[in-house]
Amino acid sequence: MDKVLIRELKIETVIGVYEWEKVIQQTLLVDLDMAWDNQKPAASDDYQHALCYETVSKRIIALISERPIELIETVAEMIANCVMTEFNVTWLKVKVMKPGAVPMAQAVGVEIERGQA
Ligand SMILES: Nc1nc2c(c(=O)[nH]1)N=C([C@H](O)[C@@H](O)CO)CN2
Repeated sequence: MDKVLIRELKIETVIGVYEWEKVIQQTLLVDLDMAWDNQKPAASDDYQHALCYETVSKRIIALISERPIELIETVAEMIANCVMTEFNVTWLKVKVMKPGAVPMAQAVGVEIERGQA
């Protein structure tokens, strides 16, 4: 299966369940694997046929920064819904990491897969 990938997309946003987290910005790192037929854009060398990782990245940052969110599970689900409906992606894997949330761990996070390949 062909994919378009985004790695360690950095999002600064209000995220967390505790009161002290609702008044600060924290960093999330997002990895995204999106099923996409890359043969068509490659054969034509035509951007119109490509899934633009830059457009997707900017949309995700705008979406997740627009309001406070408590759970990183919610972030993952919002990204999946947005990318599948707005960019016609039929399968994706989303990983959301929250570095620094648990001092003893480098990062903690969640991963979801949605759709059919
Ligand atoms: N499964 C989850 N567990 C926890 C989350 C979360 O979003 N998903 N969030 C927190 C707190 O916000 C934490 O990050 C503060 O350090 C705790 N557990």
